Amino acid sequence: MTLRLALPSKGRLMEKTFEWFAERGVRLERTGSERQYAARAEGIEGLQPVLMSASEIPRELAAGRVHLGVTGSDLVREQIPDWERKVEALVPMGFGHADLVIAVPEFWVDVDTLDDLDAVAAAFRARHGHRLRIATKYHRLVREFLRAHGVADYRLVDSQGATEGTVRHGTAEAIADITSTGETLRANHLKVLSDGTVHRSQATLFRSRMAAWDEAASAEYRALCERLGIDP
Ligand SMILES: Nc1ncnc2c1ncn2[C@@H]1O[C@H](COP(=O)(O)OP(=O)(O)OP(=O)(O)O)[C@@H](O)[C@H]1O
Ligand SMILES: O=P(O)(O)OC[C@H]1O[C@H](OP(=O)(O)OP(=O)(O)O)[C@H](O)[C@@H]1O
Repeated sequence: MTLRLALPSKGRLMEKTFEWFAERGVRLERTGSERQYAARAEGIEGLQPVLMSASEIPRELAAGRVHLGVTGSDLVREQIPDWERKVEALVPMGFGHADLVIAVPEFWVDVDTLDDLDAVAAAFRARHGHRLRIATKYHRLVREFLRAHGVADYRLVDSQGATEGTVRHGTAEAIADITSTGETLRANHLKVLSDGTVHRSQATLFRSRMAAWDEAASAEYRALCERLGIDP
């Protein structure tokens, strides 16, 4: 087994990933108990699936400890500085869709765009003596996005979950988080800025540029690409 393929270890992301490979003739199968996170692949010689948390897969790809990995494109961009030097996005897989967005309270009726947010942020600082707080776990992506759009007068506060609740709880004025159905935003009376989409994420098959691409791994990779219909 030389070609290591990291796969999400649970939930819909795992199920959809297994389906995606099965539709292309690569049958992935869990082995052992559900909690052993072991798997094997049928149909491709030398392919070793490795089950792990989707949020740990970018790190493994960047370190070259796996050759290939399936995870959200948001997580790779957030976690790997200058990600395209370390990994290559081979194919968007068509599931796991989620948008990373900037959202503000619905009752901010005059705030619909990033320019409006910038104006509010400046006024907020003048009035309160501290900067407007945006809660998120996507620090890198949000900082880059706001810098590119000229919004500067804010402070990020870290939120690793239940981010939409921070506004209600008074620990932030705005948030940046992923949304899929929009239900969580609505339930918390938040609205997305019209130009506030930072990234449209989906599950993607990535190739590590850092892994050991010896002859055996390269040959197995080419065989896998042929099976999956990907240009290697
Ligand atoms: N509605 C959603 N809620 C959360 N994540 C979603 C949603 N839709 C798509 N995703 C994507 O799923 C990925 C995160 O998956 P998941 O939460 O299973 O990973 P994880 O944080 O590693 O899980 P855990 O650490 O609990 O094992 C991200 O790329 C995210 O964009
Ligand atoms: O637009 P929606 O369909 O409502 O989905 C978006 C929500 O789903 C995710 O949370 P998750 O349940 O993964 O928990 P988290 O708060 O720990 O991130 C995300 O952080 C949003 O809160």
